[in-house]
Amino acid sequence: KQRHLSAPVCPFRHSCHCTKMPMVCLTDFEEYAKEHLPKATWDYYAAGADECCTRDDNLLAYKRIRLRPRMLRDVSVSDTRTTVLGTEISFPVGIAPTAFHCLAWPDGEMSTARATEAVNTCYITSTYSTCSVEEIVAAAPNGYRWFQLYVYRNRKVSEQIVHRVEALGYKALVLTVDVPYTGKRRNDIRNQFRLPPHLKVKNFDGVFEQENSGLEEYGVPPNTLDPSISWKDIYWLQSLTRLPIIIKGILTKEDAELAVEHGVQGIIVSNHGGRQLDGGPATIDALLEIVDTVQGRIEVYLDGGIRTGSDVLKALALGAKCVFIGRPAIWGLAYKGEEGLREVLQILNDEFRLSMALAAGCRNVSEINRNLIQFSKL
Ligand SMILES: Cc1cc2nc3c(=O)[nH]c(=O)nc-3n(C[C@H](O)[C@H](O)[C@H](O)COP(=O)(O)O)c2cc1C
Ligand SMILES: CCCCCCC(=O)C(=O)O
Repeated sequence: KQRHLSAPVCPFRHSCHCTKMPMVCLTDFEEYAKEHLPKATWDYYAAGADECCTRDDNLLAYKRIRLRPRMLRDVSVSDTRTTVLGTEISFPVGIAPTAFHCLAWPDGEMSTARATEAVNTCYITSTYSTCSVEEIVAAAPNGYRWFQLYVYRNRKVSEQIVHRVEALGYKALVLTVDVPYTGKRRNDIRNQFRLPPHLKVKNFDGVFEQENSGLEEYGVPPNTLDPSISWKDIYWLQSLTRLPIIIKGILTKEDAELAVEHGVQGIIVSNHGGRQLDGGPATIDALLEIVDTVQGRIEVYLDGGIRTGSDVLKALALGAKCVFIGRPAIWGLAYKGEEGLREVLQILNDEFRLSMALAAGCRNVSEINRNLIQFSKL
């Protein structure tokens, strides 16, 4: 095969045979990442729980939705800007929290931070980052960031990280509620997935050393997360911080109502990219009942399966204020670090702008609404 002139530098120094340049859509980045990442790393990023039904349905569900395009609405000028928690971002797509970016690109989360700062969108930093929150903020001091939090059996560990990120200027806490235990990811078990010795969960360097012994799972000792976490812990978290709290992992109207009643500022409709419960709904299928229950009292966001600009449009039409991408951001990093992620976001922005104009006749994000969806086909 002939190597294309614009082929990127392979971070793993493979002799690449990348004939599919330029990158045209997000799945081009997926193919690149699959070809270039070590198998156990690829398997970890791609994993879904058990038979991966929910992971796959996150994508398939978008293909079942049809749009009702409107015409003759002067789309010569379009504006993709929106706000989240009152802050303006360049388009309604942010970065979902995903672990271990240094497995994809040498300076990992620092590249993610630079790319999102450059594009002016929201980066939700994972607790399980391979750069520390201090390194991430130093890499992109003006970036707009939220911090994703897990609750540990040792509550002091959670308390300390909350205070650290608040002092560093993170603008919200995203409490992930769908991991009382880690889902069963078959290939991770087969591969005995472990972080390589040169990488760590940098935010907790040394923290768990005396806590626990046993074979490390996803970078920390086993059984560190607190499976007894419940709704009353929202009040505990509120007592620790002045930051807005967003609950990530809501999939039903009942839990959406409880979230509102507990005074949080937002919900992310998420099934963890299908990596936790297999058999739960695709997130886009769960969105409507949640939006109808919340009735605008707090912001509702969504992640899972967003791969094209028209997926973004469909999620917004069904009531999401903003969506977040998980795996596609990692594929961008694996391709070319900061530049690769910027390319992923640019492609998604271009596609979203085009969908707004072609399918929706929308000139700005506030014109996107439910009338665009063909409900008879759902
Ligand atoms: C490799 C990987 C690591 C993840 N790590 C975290 C994490 O540390 N915290 C978290 O709340 N969610 C985590 N998630 C879930 C994502 O935040 C998000 O819900 C999911 O990736 C969205 O689906 P998508 O990958 O189809 O965009 C992870 C997902 C993947 C694929
Ligand atoms: C002990 C929980 C580890 C989770 C690792 C990061 C994550 O959320 C994932 O889906 O992977």
